[in-house]
Amino acid sequence: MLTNLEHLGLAVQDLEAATALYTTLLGEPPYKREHVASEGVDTVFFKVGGSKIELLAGTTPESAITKYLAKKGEGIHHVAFEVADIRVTMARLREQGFVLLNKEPKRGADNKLVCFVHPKSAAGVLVELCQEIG
Ligand SMILES: CC[C@@H](C(=O)O)C(=O)SCCNC(=O)CCNC(=O)[C@H](O)C(C)(C)COP(=O)(O)OP(=O)(O)OC[C@H]1O[C@@H](n2cnc3c(N)ncnc32)[C@H](O)[C@@H]1OP(=O)(O)O
Ligand SMILES: [Co+2]
Repeated sequence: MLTNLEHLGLAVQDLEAATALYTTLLGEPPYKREHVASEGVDTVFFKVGGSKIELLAGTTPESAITKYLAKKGEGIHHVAFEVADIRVTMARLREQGFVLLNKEPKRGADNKLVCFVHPKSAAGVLVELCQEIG
């Protein structure tokens, strides 16, 4: 089951400028910054109630964020849902016809195991599943 809107991922060109902007907008500074080498991204996280905003800037030409920014520009890149058991959820979604972009869960940011669902099988939205690493 998907239990919570874990975060919205926003693709940004200039991470420092976007961090300053969102600090002003949300009225609170970020609680975390993290480089995720496997995704070629730098991230900045803000808490918003029970959910989060994840700012993402690409750090390599191959990064999904770098490619997205080049094609579509800044904006909402993905919607992430918390799940209790990512492997069970992946098996259920696969069986129901969703196209998963990862065979196995992989390490994401902020102490999570993650898996992505292709936007073409989710009404044009890139969906991320997240399970807290215990
Ligand atoms: C920091 C870790 C982690 C976390 O813990 O939170 C993250 O959030 S990492 C975030 C970055 N990583 C990823 O996004 C990994 C998953 N993404 C991918 O594997 C790829 O980006 C993709 C979704 C498979 C697309 O790659 P590709 O097929 O090479 O790109 P195209 O540009 O050719 O796109 C094909 C098609 O899909 C549409 N598209 C692409 N990205 C998105 C998107 N974010 N939202 C909605 N639609 C998207 C794109 O427009 C193309 O459509 P058509 O032009 O109609 O064919
Ligand atoms: Co994310």
